[in-house]
Amino acid sequence: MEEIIVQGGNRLEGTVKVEGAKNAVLPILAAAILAETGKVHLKNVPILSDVHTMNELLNNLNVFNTFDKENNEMHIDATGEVSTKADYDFVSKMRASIVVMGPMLARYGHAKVAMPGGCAIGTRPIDLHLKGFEAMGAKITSTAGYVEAKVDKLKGARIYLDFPSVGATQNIMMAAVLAEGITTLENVAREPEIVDLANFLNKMGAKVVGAGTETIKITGVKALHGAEHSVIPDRIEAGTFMVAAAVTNGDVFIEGAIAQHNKPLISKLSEMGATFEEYTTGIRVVGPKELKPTDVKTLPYPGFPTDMQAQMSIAQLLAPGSSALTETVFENRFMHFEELRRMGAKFTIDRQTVVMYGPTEFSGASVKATDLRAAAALIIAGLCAKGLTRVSELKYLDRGYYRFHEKLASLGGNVERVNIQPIETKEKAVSSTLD
Ligand SMILES: CC(=O)N[C@H]1[C@@H](OP(=O)(O)OP(=O)(O)OC[C@H]2O[C@@H](n3ccc(=O)[nH]c3=O)[C@H](O)[C@@H]2O)O[C@H](CO)[C@@H](O)[C@@H]1O
Ligand SMILES: C=C(OP(=O)(O)O)C(=O)O
Repeated sequence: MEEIIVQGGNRLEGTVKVEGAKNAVLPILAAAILAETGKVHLKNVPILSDVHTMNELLNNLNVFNTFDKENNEMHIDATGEVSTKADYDFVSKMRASIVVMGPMLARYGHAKVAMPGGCAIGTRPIDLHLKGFEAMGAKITSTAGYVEAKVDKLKGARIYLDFPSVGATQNIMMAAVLAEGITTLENVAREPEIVDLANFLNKMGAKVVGAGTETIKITGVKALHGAEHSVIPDRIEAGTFMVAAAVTNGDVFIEGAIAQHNKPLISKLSEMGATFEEYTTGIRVVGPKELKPTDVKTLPYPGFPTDMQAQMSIAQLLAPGSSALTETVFENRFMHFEELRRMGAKFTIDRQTVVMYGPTEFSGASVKATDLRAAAALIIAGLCAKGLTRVSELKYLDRGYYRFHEKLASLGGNVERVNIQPIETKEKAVSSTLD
C-alpha cells in the first residue's frame, strides 16, 4: 500500500508546470471514436490513471492508440469497425466512460453502455444525457445494468438541459455532430473543457458553434476525420497549486495556468489576502502571512468549481473567524471533512453548507482520501500541519494528478510517497523472525 507522507511547515517556492486537463482529454478521447478516416494526434496528454482507463476501454472497443509518454503525445486509430458496447468493467472504474455513448450512437446508431451508478461524491444520474438522445430520435431501454440507445439516423433537435451538466452537454454534442439537420442545445455547460471538445470536433470536420456560451448550435455533417489537437492546461491542477501556495505563505509560479479559466478561485483567494500576477506563460501566486475568512458557494462554470471545493476548504479552515462553504453541484461532497476533523478542524455541517471555525492549527495524522480532490486537500492540510501527516488511498489522487508529491517536493514541500507494508504482512515477518 502506498502513502504520501507530509512533514508540515515548509513554505512553497519556485515554478511548477501544469499538465493537460483530465476533464478535457477524457471526452476528447471518446470523440476520437468519430474519426472514420485518418488518425487523431493528441498533444499535451496527461499521464493519469483515468487516461489509462479510457485507453483500455477504447482498445476494448477496437480503437487503438500509441501513447508517447515522454512527449505526452497520443495517436489514435478508430478507422476499423468500432464496437458499440462499453462493458461494466470499464464504466464502473470511471464514470466519465459514459461519454463514449454519444460518439457510438452518432457513428453507428447504436450504443450499449453499462450504467455508471453513483460514486463517492453523489448519485450522479445520466437522465439528461438520455433525454437528449431521445429528443434526437433514439429509443432508450435499460436492462441488466446496461442502457441501450438505438436509432436509424439521429435527427437534429432543440434540447433544453434542466441543469448545465458537463457530461450531458458533451455527450449530446458528440451525438449531434453526425445527426441530420441542426441541433440547438440550450442551458448547456460552459466549462473550458466544453470549448476544448468543440474545437477538437471542428478540427475533425464538425460544425459546432457557441461552445462557452449558454447555447450551442450543431449542424450535422456526413462524416468526421482524424485531426491534431493540443489539450488545454488543467485548471483544477493549477487551482490546487494556487491554494497550496496561498496557504503556505508561498511564492509559486504556475506555468501554463490560464487566469481566465480560474477567475472565481483567483477572486476568492485574493479576498483572503493572496496576490496574483498574470502572465501569458502562467500565474504567480504569493500567499499572505495570515489568510482572511471568506464564504464560497460552488456553481457551474463560470461559478466557483466544485472540483476546487475540498482544496479551498483548507484555506478557509486556516483563516481566523468563520467561513462558510456551500456545495450546490454534488449532494455528497463533504466526505473529507471527517478526515480533516482528525487533523484538528472545527466545523458544523448543515445539509449543503459547512461552517468552519478558524484559525485551525492542523496537527499531522493518518488520514484516508475519500475522493480525488479530497486527496489533494488532505495533502495540502499536511503542508500546514504540525508533525507528520500520512495520506492513504492514493488511487484517487492518481486519477487526476501526475506526480503530485514530486511537484510539491520540487517547490520545497517536505513530501514523500512511500510503499508501506500492510500490518498483517509486518506481523507475519515479525513472527517468522521469532520462530
Ligand atoms: C470527467 C469530468 O469532466 N468530470 C467533471 C464533470 O462531471 P459530470 O459531467 O459527471 O458532472 P455534471 O455536470 O454532469 O453533474 C453535475 C450535477 O448534475 C447532475 N446530473 C448530471 C447529469 C444528468 O444527466 N443528471 C443529473 O442530475 C449530477 O448528479 C450532478 O449533481 O463535471 C463536474 C461538475 O463540474 C465535475 O465535478 C467533474 O470533475
Ligand atoms: C469529480 C471529478 O471527476 P469525475 O467526474 O471523473 O469523477 C473531479 O475531477 O474532481
